[in-house]
Amino acid sequence: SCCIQLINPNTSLSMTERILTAARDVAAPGTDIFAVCPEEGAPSIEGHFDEAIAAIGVLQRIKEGREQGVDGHVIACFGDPGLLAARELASAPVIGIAEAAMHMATLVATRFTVVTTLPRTLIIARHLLQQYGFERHCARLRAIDLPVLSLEDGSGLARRKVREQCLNAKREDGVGAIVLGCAGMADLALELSAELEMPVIDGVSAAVKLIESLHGMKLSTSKQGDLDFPVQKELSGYFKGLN
Ligand SMILES: NC(=O)NC1=NC(=O)NC1=O
Repeated sequence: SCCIQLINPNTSLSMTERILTAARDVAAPGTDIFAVCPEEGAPSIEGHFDEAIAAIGVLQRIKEGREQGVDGHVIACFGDPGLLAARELASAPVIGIAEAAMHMATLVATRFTVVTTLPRTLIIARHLLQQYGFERHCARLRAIDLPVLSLEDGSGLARRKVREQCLNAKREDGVGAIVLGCAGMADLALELSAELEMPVIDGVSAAVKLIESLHGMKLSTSKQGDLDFPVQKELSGYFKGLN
């Protein structure tokens, strides 16, 4: 069996619940998944400032998960905030939903488009493409120009905008796959894949399956080199809990 800690780096409980549901829908029978989010922080993550804030909450949850002995951690925000810091702290594998979705897209298509939320977050996806080495594979970055929490407001507007951008991508971008660039879009992947008749990939599902694969291969985060546990030092004040 495999126990996965799903971390929603923002503090919106409704998003945490929806992300957990999407994860459980694809989990293998022997996989247990539970979801957490930071006690304090940003209700949504929409830029460099939000990401810096969110990373601290991610690290606190990673430490707790390690102490609980989880078999893997998912950082369920498209910016993969705190990913490498989390890998230093963790023993088990840590997978971000952006890297997971991008990897899966390269396995089923030669080019993909990313559809994310606010235009100002496009640079964050671009930085990740560079960091992960996927720039050549990504033909286009698109945004629905709505805030992250518009995916939570029940109006259906965000869903319609995601569908619109996916249709544009299919028609214009010459891509074989689409990556959904927000954890809050996780529940849209299956219906859009069916309607568009092409892979529309959600990072939450992709990350869960990658953790299961790593677990099955008995692979954990390497402690050889730069992802070794952090250098021991006295952390003060607010960060005491991270010692
Ligand atoms: N590009 C994004 O929308 N990233 C995200 N912000 C959040 O709060 N959750 C995400 O997945």
